[in-house]
Amino acid sequence: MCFMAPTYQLSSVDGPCDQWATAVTTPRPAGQRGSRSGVPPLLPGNHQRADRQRCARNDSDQLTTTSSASNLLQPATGKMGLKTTIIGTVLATLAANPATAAQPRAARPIPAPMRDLVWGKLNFLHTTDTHGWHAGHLQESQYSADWGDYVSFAEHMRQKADDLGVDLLLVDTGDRVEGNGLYDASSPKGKYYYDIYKEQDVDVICTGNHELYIASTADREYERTVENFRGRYVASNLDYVKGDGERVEMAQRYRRFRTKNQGVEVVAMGFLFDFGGNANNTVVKRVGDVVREEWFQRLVREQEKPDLWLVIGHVGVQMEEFKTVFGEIRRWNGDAPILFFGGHVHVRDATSYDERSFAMASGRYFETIGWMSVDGAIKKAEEDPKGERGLSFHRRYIDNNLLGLYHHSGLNASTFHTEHGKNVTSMIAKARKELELDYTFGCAPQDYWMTRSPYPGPDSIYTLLEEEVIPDIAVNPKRKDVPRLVIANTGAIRFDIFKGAFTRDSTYITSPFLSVLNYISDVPYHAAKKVIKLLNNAGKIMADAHMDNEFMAIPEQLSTRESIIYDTPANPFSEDGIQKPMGQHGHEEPFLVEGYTTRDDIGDDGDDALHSRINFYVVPNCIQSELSFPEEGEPETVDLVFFNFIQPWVLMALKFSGAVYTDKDVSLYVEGTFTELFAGWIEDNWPAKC
Ligand SMILES: O=c1ccn([C@@H]2O[C@H](COP(=O)(O)O)[C@@H](O)[C@H]2O)c(=O)[nH]1
Repeated sequence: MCFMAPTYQLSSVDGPCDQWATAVTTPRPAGQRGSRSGVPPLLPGNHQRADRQRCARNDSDQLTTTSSASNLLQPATGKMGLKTTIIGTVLATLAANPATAAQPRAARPIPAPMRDLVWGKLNFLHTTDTHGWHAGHLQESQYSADWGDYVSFAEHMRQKADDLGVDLLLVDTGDRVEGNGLYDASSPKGKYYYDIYKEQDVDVICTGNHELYIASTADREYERTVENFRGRYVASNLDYVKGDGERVEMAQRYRRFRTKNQGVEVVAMGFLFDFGGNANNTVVKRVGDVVREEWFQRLVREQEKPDLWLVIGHVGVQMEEFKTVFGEIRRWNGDAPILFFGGHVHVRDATSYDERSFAMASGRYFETIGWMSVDGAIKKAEEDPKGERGLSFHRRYIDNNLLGLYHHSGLNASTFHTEHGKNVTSMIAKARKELELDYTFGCAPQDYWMTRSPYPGPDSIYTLLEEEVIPDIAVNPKRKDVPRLVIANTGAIRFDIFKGAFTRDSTYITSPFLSVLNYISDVPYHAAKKVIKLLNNAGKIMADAHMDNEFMAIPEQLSTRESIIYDTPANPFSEDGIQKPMGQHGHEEPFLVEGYTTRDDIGDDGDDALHSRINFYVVPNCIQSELSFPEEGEPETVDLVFFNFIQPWVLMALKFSGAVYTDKDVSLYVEGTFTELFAGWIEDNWPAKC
């Protein structure tokens, strides 16, 4: 085994970090307080700061690690062997210097036993569904590196590829926006994001559905990101409608290029799944139709074949859209390697459609940087050492934290951070400061989870909403005594709430959308009460009416349909005799941070860092609060209140219940977006004392 047992002291992990949190309280000017019925100050104002419990601060010395394995982390001096297949389990550890980049208030990474990257002739780094988290996860140590750190990492990995004479390509598969204050808190949205994002040298990039929900977002995608990555942005099934009505390709349909070091000829395409919720300034073509279009057929049948097909897409790797594209390319391209990079489903996943294809998806929220490598007979007519056309593929899900990035680049805190990377980190810090993303609305008294604890239950964010938040915010003063059913889709909530400071950033992290509460008045109760059941349990009936209920829930449930509950969320090191690399008996077992323990079609060795397991409890598509109901008996009629995002489903469910309504019957129930109302609720109910 290629590791040595470290001894380490993890004083930051369990103890509350309140003890070193600095609370700087600045009085807020009059008029900036939110109220239950009013709209709180989501735009920057004065702020309070406090660190979250359990977060480790960079400038403290709470986590010290001494390691006899530190020799493994010396800067890389030699070249990496191309044929390395051993997955070395080593322990990434803190170098002598504390982390020098990442965001100033980001949690410090905690050492974890690591699996190495396997390099091949062609290597890829992949991001997807970053949703504005380019500052990294300030409260979660294992995902706390930022976009600037990724810039440094990519620069080193490209250098390594050059040294080895192999190639490295960067890909991004969309949903870069919506979901974090860095994107959502500015006016206009993305004021800082576009310039930060473009600092990464991405080779192939495409669009996600979140770039298209709102017309102005799609405009900015076309004007900024497509422009910033012109020649590298591919939009195989997407058109853009300009202000004057002219319909054009969002970007080129495909990209044909040769790799820098080996001259591998690549044809790259970029797809979006069959999405129907886009604003009317874009046109998403169904993938099944596009593969029959003349340009696609000409490309896949062309005499002059590329060496390799690279299909990126905002598409889950198990979704039909990718299988359709694969089938059509393979039909005309006998044994060409076909690689897929997907997203949308927010999970780590990998599969292969045949022995010369490979597909991976790299999670969500910039928690993961995906790594894929291909080795063997990539070029046309090339043969492997056995005289065959063999290919091998590897995938790795890199936890996005500095220790991992140091480890995989073979560098350390002193040698890792490039000037360019540090500048990007500074750009992010400046933007966060200008947006006052650390302004504290209140202090969460406990953690509230989306899927880590059961719904209903005391730790469920959905129970919090159903029982406490919605009853307070879903109030129309003129109709407050009218019985009402309030329905929220669970997909409207995007992230957990952690105990401690709930900041301006947290408001967008939890709920980035511009969702408002709409209603239909005086709906017969016998029909209204059936709606929640149809939304949650009648997937088939609704799907037959072309309303896919799954799209109201969180995207993770597109692939994880059953709860995954471990007897005891376990530390794999204490489980079996095989995985005890630290336990040269007599040594301490390592502390494992909770995190991804991925099992995909390839196996269960994809994650780079070993974690202890986390439960996943499936949640319903929608939750419902019953408010102002009579003490006894049932009301004749109710106001049916719902998030505007689910209006089409609600109208369809009402129709199935025998009550036909149209968009014309729907009005706004309460002023303000849900995000604003929720932030106001927090100000009123969770005093900012942390
Ligand atoms: O206004 C909105 C937009 C989206 N949602 C929810 O998000 C998912 C889609 O998320 P992805 O990140 O694209 O996978 C959608 O299915 C809804 O559940 C929303 O609630 N409101």
